[in-house]
Amino acid sequence: MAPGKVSKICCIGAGYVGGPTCAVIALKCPHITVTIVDVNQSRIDAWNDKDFKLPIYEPGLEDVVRGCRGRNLFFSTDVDKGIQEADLIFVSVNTPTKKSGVGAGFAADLNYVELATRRIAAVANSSKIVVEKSTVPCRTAESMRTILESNSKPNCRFDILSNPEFLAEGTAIGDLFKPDRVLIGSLQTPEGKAACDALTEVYANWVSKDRILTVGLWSSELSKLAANAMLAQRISSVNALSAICEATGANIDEVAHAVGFDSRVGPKFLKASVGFGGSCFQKDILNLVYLSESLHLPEVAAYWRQVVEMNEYQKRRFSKTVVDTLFNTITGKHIAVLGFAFKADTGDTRESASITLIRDFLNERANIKIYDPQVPHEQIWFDLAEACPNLPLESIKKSVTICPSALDACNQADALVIATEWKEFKEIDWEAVYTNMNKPAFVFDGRLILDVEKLKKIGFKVTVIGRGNVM
Ligand SMILES: NC(=O)c1ccc[n+]([C@@H]2O[C@H](COP(=O)([O-])OP(=O)(O)OC[C@H]3O[C@@H](n4cnc5c(N)ncnc54)[C@H](O)[C@@H]3O)[C@@H](O)[C@H]2O)c1
Ligand SMILES: O=c1ccn([C@@H]2O[C@H](COP(=O)(O)OP(=O)(O)O[C@H]3O[C@H](CO)[C@@H](O)[C@H](O)[C@H]3O)[C@@H](O)[C@H]2O)c(=O)[nH]1
Repeated sequence: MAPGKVSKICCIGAGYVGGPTCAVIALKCPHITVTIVDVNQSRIDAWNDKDFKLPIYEPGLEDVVRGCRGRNLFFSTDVDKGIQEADLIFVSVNTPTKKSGVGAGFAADLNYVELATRRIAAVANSSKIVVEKSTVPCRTAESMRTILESNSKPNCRFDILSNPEFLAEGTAIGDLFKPDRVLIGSLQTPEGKAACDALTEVYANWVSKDRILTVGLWSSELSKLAANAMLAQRISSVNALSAICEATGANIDEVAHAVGFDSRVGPKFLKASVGFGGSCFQKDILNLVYLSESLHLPEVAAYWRQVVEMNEYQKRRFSKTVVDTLFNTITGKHIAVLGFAFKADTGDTRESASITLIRDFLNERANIKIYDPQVPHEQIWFDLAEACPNLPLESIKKSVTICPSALDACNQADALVIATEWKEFKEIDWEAVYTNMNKPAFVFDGRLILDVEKLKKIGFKVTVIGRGNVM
């Protein structure tokens, strides 16, 4: 294959990254055939659903898929065929934190990356550019190259690139249409650079070249972990300050605004919250901690570990505030939890702070009513069963009700907790909520989205993260 002439792309992994990323490539590059493959039959069926009930909720995604599915975008479980036909392959499989064995609780589980790589080596019968899209520890590309070179057929040559993804869920399509940057790492050999040029030309169909950064392989891999660690660090910093605000009467929104006005700091990603969630931040920081420890850099490991510990503290602190405020007991009381997703505009619940809060409330033997506009009910039961191994699902179901609306969830509740910043929670009919709640009616804003003065006038007792004594 001549550099710059990618005509067939295969993406292994049809998840939150592989699906949207490669759908956008197909939309923006009608001359390239893109096939997204996965071993998960039901996921592929959903991507192919005739009514476009896609397996993930992401604003704008349906329009993208409608624009090119069946034209130059295909979804399939035939992984081998996808590999064989492609000249460029994205590996976009999951890399969760290891649950057992060496590095358990910290290191990334690279089993899926390795299996996908071995499959490429086993079935490829022509040369390929293999692109690491998954977030992986530094130097994973080297392991992939060793596997590929040790198992490939004589006429096959593999060039490995690192091309980490920076999209955020909920804004994925906008992020992909107009990325801050596209990062491509390659070996600095003529072949490595040619492969890098070929991938650059794919993105250059819609991304200006000054936003396509080309670096060495190891820098690219590390930059992904570094970017997430630094973003999460900002949230933990602001959350640590929120505790000081509560103790002093300062207001975290005002402090963050003042600090963020400094152009060296900038205003984004300084929103205090009940704690960051999502499949990436915690996993990638723990991965960085593990890497630091493996490199005998304990001080560096401890520094990054504290970002995650602060996040755990923030979640614990919030649960405790709820219990303390409800006269030190929530046993038998009804708590409405609004929001189960880890952030607004997604149905993803991975590491959602809401799960931790509900677990804590269940351990206090409260009754919980949950409302989320996107998360499927089966997902909620699955997450709660996993979070509460001490409680049989039947007993969880006795204490938890999943409600069809925010108003339903708040009916007869003693307290209401905002756990996800869904826009509709700002627009609730608060008078109606107040009328139907038990009194005193407590509101806990874990996302700093509510109009506190308005709620106080109605009669609510309001507690907001990072604001001392607002009741
Ligand atoms: N979710 C995000 O917002 C995000 C953003 C940037 C980077 N990432 C990274 O991207 C990677 C993928 O994340 P995700 O959220 O899309 O994961 P996901 O779990 O949603 O999707 C991964 C998919 O890969 C499939 N898969 C696993 N092994 C396979 C194999 N051998 N052959 C075929 N299919 C296989 C799984 O069935 C699954 O559908 C991770 O490394 C993650 O850290 C995620
Ligand atoms: O000021 C803020 C910003 C975010 N959050 C929370 O932080 C978490 C993560 O949010 P966000 O980063 O917007 O979503 P993700 O989809 O997890 O995206 C992150 O993780 C992805 C996976 O690696 C990266 O690609 C993205 O660049 C990176 O933003 C969520 O719980 C948010 O509610 C806050 O509490 N305060």
